[in-house]
Amino acid sequence: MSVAALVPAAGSGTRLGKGPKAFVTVGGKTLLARAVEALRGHVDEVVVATPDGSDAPRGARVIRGGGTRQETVERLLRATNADFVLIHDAARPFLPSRVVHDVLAGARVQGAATVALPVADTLVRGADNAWGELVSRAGLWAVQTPQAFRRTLILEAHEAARREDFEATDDASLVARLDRPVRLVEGDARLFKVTTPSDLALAEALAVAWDAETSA
Ligand SMILES: Nc1ccn([C@@H]2O[C@H](COP(=O)(O)OP(=O)(O)OP(=O)(O)O)[C@@H](O)[C@H]2O)c(=O)n1
Ligand SMILES: C[C@](O)(CO)[C@H](O)COP(=O)(O)O
Repeated sequence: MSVAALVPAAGSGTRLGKGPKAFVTVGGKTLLARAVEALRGHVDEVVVATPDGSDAPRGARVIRGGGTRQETVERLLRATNADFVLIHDAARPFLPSRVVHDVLAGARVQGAATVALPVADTLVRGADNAWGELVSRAGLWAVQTPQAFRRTLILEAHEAARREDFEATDDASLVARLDRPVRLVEGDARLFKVTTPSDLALAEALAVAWDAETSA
């Protein structure tokens, strides 16, 4: 069974404010290069989508991304014929090998799987910096990437969403809305998404330990 890693890296990084986020560096490497490095040894091919379809990291094919993450992912899905795909945000640079293995295993069994972490914080729905209502965290998970799928299934889900003008912030929810099962696989706190300047500071700190551990 062939596997392709698909890396959406075409975002503009508005919330970070440093230009195209995939090319921001942490510990001397771009977020994109780190994500591709973590994937390369586990899959048959790596396809990356960047804003203008250039700047392919070593060992990856590159295409032009779309105006939304969902459009970018659908373009990536059409750029491979692999049996299974693993979709991973370039904005999540610290990807443990155990996670890649487990999410692919989940997809092989169930057809669709995503990493997620049980919510550990108290949750509140608020507005204008005012406490609104407490939201029970029981049974709630924070969804991360990678997400893995049988390619035909996730392509069917994206095509249905496009036909129905439905937009999601991830890919597994597009499968779930078709009433198809999605396996939740234990994620990792180090898989946080670099979104705001404080995330970048955290990533710079983690990169020191991460690079020491992975190069040992
Ligand atoms: N049109 C888009 C938008 C996002 N992404 C990718 O999807 C991932 C998650 O998106 P996000 O963290 O929101 O990145 P940005 O869209 O760049 O951030 P922002 O929303 O702050 O602009 C990132 O790896 C980003 O590069 C993409 O490939 N194509
Ligand atoms: C796909 C994702 O990383 C799962 O948590 C998240 O939904 C991406 O959201 P973003 O707003 O596009 O960063």
